[in-house]
Amino acid sequence: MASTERAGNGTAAIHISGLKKHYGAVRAVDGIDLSIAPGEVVALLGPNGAGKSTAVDMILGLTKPDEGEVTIFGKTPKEAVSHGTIGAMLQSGALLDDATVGEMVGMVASLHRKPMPVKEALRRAGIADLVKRRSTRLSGGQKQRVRYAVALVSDPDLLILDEPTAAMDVGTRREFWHSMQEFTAAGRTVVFATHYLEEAEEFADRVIFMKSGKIVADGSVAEVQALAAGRTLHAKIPGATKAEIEALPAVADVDVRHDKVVIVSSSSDTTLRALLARFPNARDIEIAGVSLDEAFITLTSTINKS
Ligand SMILES: Nc1ncnc2c1ncn2[C@@H]1O[C@H](COP(=O)(O)OP(=O)(O)OP(=O)(O)O)[C@@H](O)[C@H]1O
Repeated sequence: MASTERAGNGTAAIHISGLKKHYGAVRAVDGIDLSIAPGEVVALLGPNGAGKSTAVDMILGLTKPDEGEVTIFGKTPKEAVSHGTIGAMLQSGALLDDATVGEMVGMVASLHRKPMPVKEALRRAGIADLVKRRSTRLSGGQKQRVRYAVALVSDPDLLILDEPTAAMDVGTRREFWHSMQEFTAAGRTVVFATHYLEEAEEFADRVIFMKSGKIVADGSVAEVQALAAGRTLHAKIPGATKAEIEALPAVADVDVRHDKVVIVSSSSDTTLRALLARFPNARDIEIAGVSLDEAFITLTSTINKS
């Protein structure tokens, strides 16, 4: 059944307004506004320390915001967790040493009113054959899949995954995403933090880039690529100084190494025209179409400057 039917039409799966969490001088999350519709598959991207895990912890009600509010299908995070509306797979999720995989997933299922059958959760997580294995004897990737089964077993409308494939090998990673597609095909909502941009490119409807506690880009993969496209100009300009390049219009950031210049521009056409007028000796000019990888670098370096 689609999540819109399961959790009510018209209500955002996640609604966040004015969210802040500071640790002393560190602005881990520094004013986030966001709405995620039921059925969206959203990748949360950003460099180390961008604030992704802190945001995820507040969405799950594990960390109390300094300011702002999070609602999950109109409920508080704590209500959503206790109703089984939200399932989470965290990097730090502890497993019980003495319990078998089947016992652990069964225990979590027993806490919920309408769980998915344990067998079904194990099958979806690709660990049906590990049902009797104790957690001390699981590999890192297998532990991740147990955490995934635990997240699934409440049959949630919304799954939150913090770097879900971090310990998985290539084959396991593929199986994991296959299972995730089975989950999202039913119209459920998924938010996953990742450092693998190709996963975002392949599986997300929408990508959200965080940097220094703020959202710096939010849109479809194509929109984010378009946003960054043409913003990076590479050229060889003998004798040009950084200050001269910075004075050109629409320039957000400049890197000069010998005669090689890399310019981050908010309007590459404008910058290029001015650059050619000012430096007729510029050569090897390139404005490449960007991959999500390059968009990531461009977007985060743009913010470095501001
Ligand atoms: N409990 C805490 N106490 C103090 N500082 C914290 C705490 N939790 C997070 N931080 C700081 O807040 C910032 C954001 O951290 P966070 O873990 O949310 O980033 P992240 O985007 O998830 O990073 P990564 O990709 O490395 O997992 C970092 O500078 C981090 O050191």
